[in-house]
Amino acid sequence: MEDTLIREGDNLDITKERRNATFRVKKLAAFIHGGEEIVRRRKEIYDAVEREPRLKNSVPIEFLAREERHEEQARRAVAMTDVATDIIDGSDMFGEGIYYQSLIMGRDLHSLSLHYSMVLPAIQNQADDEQLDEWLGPIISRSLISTYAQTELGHGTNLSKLETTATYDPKTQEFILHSPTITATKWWPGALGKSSNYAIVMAQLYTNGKWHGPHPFFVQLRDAETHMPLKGVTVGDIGPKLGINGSDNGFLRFNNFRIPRKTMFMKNAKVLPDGTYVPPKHAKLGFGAMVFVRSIMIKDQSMQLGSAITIAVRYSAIRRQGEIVPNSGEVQILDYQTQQLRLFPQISRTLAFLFAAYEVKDLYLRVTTQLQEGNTELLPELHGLSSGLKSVVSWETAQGIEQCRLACGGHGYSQASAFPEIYSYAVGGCTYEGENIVMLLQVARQAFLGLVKIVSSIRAGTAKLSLLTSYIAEKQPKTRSKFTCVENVSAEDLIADFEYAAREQIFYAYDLLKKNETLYSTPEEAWNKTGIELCKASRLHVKAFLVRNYFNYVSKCNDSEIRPILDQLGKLYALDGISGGGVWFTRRGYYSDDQMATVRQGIYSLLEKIRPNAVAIVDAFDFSDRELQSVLGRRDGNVYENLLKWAQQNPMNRSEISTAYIKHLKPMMTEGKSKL
Ligand SMILES: CCCCCCCCCC/C=C\C/C=C/C(=O)SCCNC(=O)CCNC(=O)[C@H](O)C(C)(C)COP(=O)(O)OP(=O)(O)OC[C@H]1O[C@@H](n2cnc3c(N)ncnc32)[C@H](O)[C@@H]1OP(=O)(O)O
Ligand SMILES: Cc1cc2nc3c(=O)[nH]c(=O)nc-3n(C[C@H](O)[C@H](O)[C@H](O)COP(=O)(O)OP(=O)(O)OC[C@H]3O[C@@H](n4cnc5c(N)ncnc54)[C@H](O)[C@@H]3O)c2cc1C
Repeated sequence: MEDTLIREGDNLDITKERRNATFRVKKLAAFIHGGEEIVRRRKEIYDAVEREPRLKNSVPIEFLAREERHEEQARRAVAMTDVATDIIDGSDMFGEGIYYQSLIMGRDLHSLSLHYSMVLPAIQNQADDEQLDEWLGPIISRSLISTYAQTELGHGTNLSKLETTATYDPKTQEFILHSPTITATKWWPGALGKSSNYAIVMAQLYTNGKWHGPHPFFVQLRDAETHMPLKGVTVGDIGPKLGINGSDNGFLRFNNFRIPRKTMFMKNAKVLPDGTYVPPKHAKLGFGAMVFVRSIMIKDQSMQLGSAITIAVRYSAIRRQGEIVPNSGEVQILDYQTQQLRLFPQISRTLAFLFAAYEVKDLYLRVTTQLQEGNTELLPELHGLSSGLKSVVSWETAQGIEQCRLACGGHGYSQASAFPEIYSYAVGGCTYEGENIVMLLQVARQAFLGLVKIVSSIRAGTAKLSLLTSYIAEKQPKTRSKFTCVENVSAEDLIADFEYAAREQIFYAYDLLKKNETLYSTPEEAWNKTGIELCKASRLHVKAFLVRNYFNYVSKCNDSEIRPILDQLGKLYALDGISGGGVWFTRRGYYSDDQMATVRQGIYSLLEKIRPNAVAIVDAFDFSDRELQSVLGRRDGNVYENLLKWAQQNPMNRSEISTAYIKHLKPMMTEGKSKL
């Protein structure tokens, strides 16, 4: 990162914002990204990408039609991976990998997305030694392209009802893959339609007449030379989507397609040559690739919200509209209190999500090490943390991006703002890797909390709780929240407030479930009738984690220049949550009406404090113009002249007269004239 982001020729308003900041951007950037060394590496990676001619993004992706976009993204993906080893440390998918990819691919998936984000980790963690030897080389050398084919037309969430079958034939030592119905057709896998010639296929395993549930297989789909689908395989693209249109998400059907025995991943579960089934140590080890993406996507989501808020804050600093004091000149829209309330909480959220991403990364790495030693103890905790964060973070990210777009008025609606690309890419995260509501129910069912299970043991005083869940066992305070005013409130008090709300809801949902179990004939019906309250409990639990984790992370900062900024943003995050959470915090009079009014006053005072530093804070996210791809969010703030330039490079403006005019409008007008 450079010493200063101010340059000659920049918009004067944005320059003034940068000059008036009370801290050095470099310092905050270092804290946010985990140290000066990481910021320096980001710059090194950025420079290397900029220097590499094959990584030049000359075509503005938003003007391309679907097939052109798919082709351009394939070109970029190949170039990106051609030179990757010269630029990044490939072992760091959580950090350098995400950053490097975002510089080149923008907000899109591509022909190699699933190859790297799901197949590679699945092979590393689920293949036995022999399979690892055979598959890892071609994956890394890219002599094959692969994807993860699990979801079907009829079933995505409920994996136990997938219809694709893999039936073992001991005579030939092969599995027969088959799609018995239309709804068994694999549907959605990224890069399946046209790019991949291999896929991890999830299929119901049958051996010696017995069913053993869904298992992963590594299956060749297309000929290595001609790229034609193999006999027994039908495959194609599912068509345009809300976003990620560089990716050829596909469909796939099998017609009694035979594959060798050793195509089944055999590190965990095994099928011996005679068809004997050897179960895995933990039934869900085969779901590891999903857990990996749920873990890495938290950082990706926070970076999407971070880009949106960077664009919106910078634009709000250069956009002048309306007067606050009559006849004193139009103000920067960032001066409106309402604009600040729309935007500044998104800055806090970005940080809270990013700091949570660091935590889930640590847990993921610990679990991976444990699993290599055959220990599955922490797996449920990781499943819970990654599922819960995935749901809350992707939902609030999507809402936050939309707020940023709306806050930019008409220009926010243009593709020039980048909001449509950011939103349509990020919101996919609410659905893929487990629909958000379903994942919240997982948190409630088991997860790292095991919320429902542990309530009874907590009440009996026998619960064995992890660090993440121990607060649930604490007694609810009989008194009110300690909140008196924003100046005096401590991190501990704010954490206590969120834990109060979560605990209250967890016990409430538990009691309702127990009551429903007496009213309905099966536990499953009772569970369904408690679903809404269970999801609320999970959400509050995750929010309590986010607040606690934010303040824990920030407590490592002793720098008097940036600590006040981090504290203000943390308080805003918490108070905005309390104010928006209403009923969860006022139950049993925990927060009084007066306290709630003081919370709101506290928010207003924080908005005022953050206002002079807002541009510098988003500068510290360290996004380059290359990453933002937004005319509104340009570092230099020269928005208007560049909006005009952007519109002029629109292919529709290449000729003065459009084919639409020639083919349709002109004949209509000519006919109209003849009727006069
Ligand atoms: C380098 C660049 C990075 C860029 C950033 C990221 C970009 C991402 C790129 C890729 C983008 C998109 C790709 C998308 C891919 C996909 O979407 S793949 C398909 C994903 N599909 C799903 O997620 C399906 C969701 N469904 C499920 O996970 C399960 O079916 C569900 C958990 C809902 C239920 O499973 P059941 O088998 O029915 O289990 P259940 O009976 O409910 O529970 C049994 C038991 O097992 C526990 N459990 C469940 N899952 C796991 C797990 N994964 N790990 C550990 N434990 C698990 C569950 O909690 C229960 O425990 P209990 O003790 O019995 O209560
Ligand atoms: C952009 C994108 C990329 C994807 N990439 C891949 C890929 O690479 N590979 C792959 O295999 N798949 C992929 N998918 C598929 C994705 O994983 C599934 O769409 C997702 O898991 C949700 O499943 P579904 O579509 O069956 O939704 P459904 O399960 O049908 O959900 C529909 C509604 O029903 C509700 N619902 C379902 N079950 C329950 C329940 N038990 N309790 C309460 N409510 C419930 C949901 O909450 C939701 O509101 C992708 C999807 C998208 C959008």
